[in-house]
Amino acid sequence: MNANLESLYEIAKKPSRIIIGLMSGTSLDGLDVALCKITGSGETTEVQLLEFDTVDYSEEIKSEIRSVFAKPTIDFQKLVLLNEWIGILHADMILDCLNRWKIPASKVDLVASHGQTVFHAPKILHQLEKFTNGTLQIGDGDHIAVKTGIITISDFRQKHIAAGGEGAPLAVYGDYFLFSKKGENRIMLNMGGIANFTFLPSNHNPEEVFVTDTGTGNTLIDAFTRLSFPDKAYDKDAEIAKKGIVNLSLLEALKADDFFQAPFPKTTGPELFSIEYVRNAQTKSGTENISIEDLLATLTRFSAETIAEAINSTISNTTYPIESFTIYMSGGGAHNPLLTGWLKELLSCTFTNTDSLGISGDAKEAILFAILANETVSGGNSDFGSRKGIPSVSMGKISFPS
Ligand SMILES: Nc1ncnc2c1ncn2[C@@H]1O[C@H](COP(=O)(O)OP(=O)(O)OP(=O)(O)O)[C@@H](O)[C@H]1O
Ligand SMILES: CC(=O)N[C@H]1[C@@H]2OC[C@@H](O2)[C@@H](O)[C@@H]1O[C@H](C)C(=O)O
Repeated sequence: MNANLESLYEIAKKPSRIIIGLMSGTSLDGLDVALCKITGSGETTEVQLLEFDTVDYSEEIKSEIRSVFAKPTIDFQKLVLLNEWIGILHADMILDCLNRWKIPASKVDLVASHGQTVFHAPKILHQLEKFTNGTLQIGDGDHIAVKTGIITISDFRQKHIAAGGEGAPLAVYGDYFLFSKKGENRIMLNMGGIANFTFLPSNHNPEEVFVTDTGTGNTLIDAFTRLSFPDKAYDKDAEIAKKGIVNLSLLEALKADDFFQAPFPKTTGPELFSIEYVRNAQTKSGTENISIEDLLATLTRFSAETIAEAINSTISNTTYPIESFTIYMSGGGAHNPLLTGWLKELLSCTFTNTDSLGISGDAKEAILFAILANETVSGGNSDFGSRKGIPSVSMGKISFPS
């Protein structure tokens, strides 16, 4: 047997594995690196987060990614070169983290790499009859495997599409394995660049679990903060938005897009929720000249209302009362007091953070990819039924170091 396959076989047989989960999301703030000890698989999965770090992206990295990010027309050579460059960068970031944590690479069984999404094109966005859903994550796993010497599993979203999904949200798998609890109605709400939630009903039935994106989370707030304040990456603690007043005409125009009429589950990205999207809504509502404070207040309210409406409409299609749900928030938006304050007004549920379940909300998505890699090598037996958007498949491609 090939020696690489032999070591993978040994890793698959272990009762627990050390897996580094990597996530770099749509906010382009940095690479989340989660060193996890994972025991069991599927519903018996237990995760211990041994170390976690967000390695900030330098302005150079951000600007290179932005040169191709979410743009329908780009320099093709740049995309090809970035695929290698990001793989190598991520490998270096892993090695730096391991060095700081004083953990030799030989102690790590697997790297689980999400890569950098550069374009997400579900059919609802591209609307081209003959093409299926599409998504592209770059930062090739072979570079990570060769540079770190650790078997790397990457490119998780393609199998999801091949099995009928949109390539996202994948959070549902980790959310079900870790957080579904008999007797408690839970919503796991992640507010990153894009917001999504997983519905985990109290009967713990995998066939009733549900997941969807809701629309923009922080992506528009970040984009307009950067436009007016080039030295600020985001509206920290909503300091700017808090000084503004929500513009109701603009809010109505922002909410008028077909995306919000499309049935659940659905996915989206900054390809739709862009500066141009907001400019169009401003033109339609005659609000081109509002202040940046009012604009950010309105964009924050837009996120809050669309998240709340998606959750309310999902729950109202079930027999569970809304008051019986606890919402566990995660992602950067959970740190935005204006956004979370409005959500609490709009949804009559109990609110807390995933940290209260022992999983840091900032690390949750990186942990998710470690869980998916764990499933690839030693799980894959969970059945989510035949509903749209949660295919019961293993995901990821395996790269060997040699
Ligand atoms: N203190 C804070 N106040 C306001 N917003 C914050 C705060 N901290 C983080 N954020 C927001 O969270 C964002 C980062 O969130 P996160 O890292 O969850 O996004 P992501 O993982 O890149 O996105 P996605 O989940 O869509 O891929 C920042 O860009 C900012 O908008
Ligand atoms: C294509 C893509 O990268 N989508 C991300 C993005 O960020 C949040 C939301 O949009 C979610 O659908 C997804 O990531 C998480 C990790 C997911 O798949 O669950």
